[in-house]
Amino acid sequence: MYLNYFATDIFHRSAVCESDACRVSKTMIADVFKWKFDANELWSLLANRDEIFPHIRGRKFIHEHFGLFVQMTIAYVIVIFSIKRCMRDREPFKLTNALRFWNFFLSVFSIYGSWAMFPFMVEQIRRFGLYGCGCEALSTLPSQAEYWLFLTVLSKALEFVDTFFLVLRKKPLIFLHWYHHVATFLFFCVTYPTQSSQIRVGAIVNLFVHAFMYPYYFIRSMNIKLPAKISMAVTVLQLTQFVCFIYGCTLMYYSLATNQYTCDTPMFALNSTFGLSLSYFVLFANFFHKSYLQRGGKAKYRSEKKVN
Ligand SMILES: CC(C)(COP(=O)(O)OP(=O)(O)OC[C@H]1O[C@@H](n2cnc3c(N)ncnc32)[C@H](O)[C@@H]1OP(=O)(O)O)[C@@H](O)C(=O)NCCC(=O)NCCSC(=O)CC(=O)O
Repeated sequence: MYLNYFATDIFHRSAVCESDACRVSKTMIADVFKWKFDANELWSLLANRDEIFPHIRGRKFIHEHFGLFVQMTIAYVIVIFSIKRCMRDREPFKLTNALRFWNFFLSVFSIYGSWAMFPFMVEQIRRFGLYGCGCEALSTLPSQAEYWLFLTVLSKALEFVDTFFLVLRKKPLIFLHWYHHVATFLFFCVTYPTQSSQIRVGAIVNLFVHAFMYPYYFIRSMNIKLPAKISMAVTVLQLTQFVCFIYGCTLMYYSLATNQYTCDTPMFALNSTFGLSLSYFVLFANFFHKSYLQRGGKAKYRSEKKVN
């Protein structure tokens, strides 16, 4: 089993804690009070002028900036709720073109990223099978895919901008939205440095789902009415992704219970993938029920049904 330096480091930075969870928590808390941002390293990684993407450096960057990422997340939550409060007695901003540009940018990013990753995913599935691909693909991904993986992790911070549009335009800010943004970003910051196959597959699948979701939002921000079936299809795609993650984790728990666990995924990453996917599944299933089923579905989807 391959567990790289960063995962090992996470576990061994404390001499007092007995359990993995305790060690991880201690490390997290200590890093939050430090200020560290190596802009040169980030720029050098993003520009990636080398033929081979130095993915170990990428993982080291994410690992060593964990404190900064937590600070960013705390700031995000404080700022969005402060803006929401400030906007109570004000007119909403329109931000029409900015929102269109933003959704267009994320659509291109997700579609191009999925396109770039697709051949590597197919190759990995062909070589290792579905289970092996998400569990014990010991070879590293080709350089281009590793680069996209790094960008995907960073893009989870960029997605915070979605919420600024929501609160400035005085659109409803549902728990699912900001919880998902916070949890996904922190999850990838903690698990990406471990270089586990499962996390890799998760990031690629999520990028693929976003290749549908952001074009959907882009079309909506162009004021184009879409049939309710399209919204429903995007939600079903999101739900399917969570079902796949839960199923994958269940298989891994089974192999663990039967002493056949050969996965390169550390336990804390497996447990967080399972817990997070389960929580997303419950929240999205509830969203699906309330938006499309309960009392004939929400008015916005019902009226679109009539239009189309
Ligand atoms: C069909 C969905 C994709 C979207 O459902 P919604 O109810 O948000 O859809 P909607 O058509 O009513 O759009 C809501 C309003 O927000 C505007 N809007 C535009 N761009 C947006 C953006 N990037 N993020 C959030 N909202 C945005 C829309 O134009 C619309 O404004 P107006 O009212 O003016 O028309 C759904 O499956 C879903 O994800 N719902 C959860 C809400 C959410 O925040 N999802 C994104 C993060 S979750 C995620 O990313 C999951 C994953 O990782 O797979």
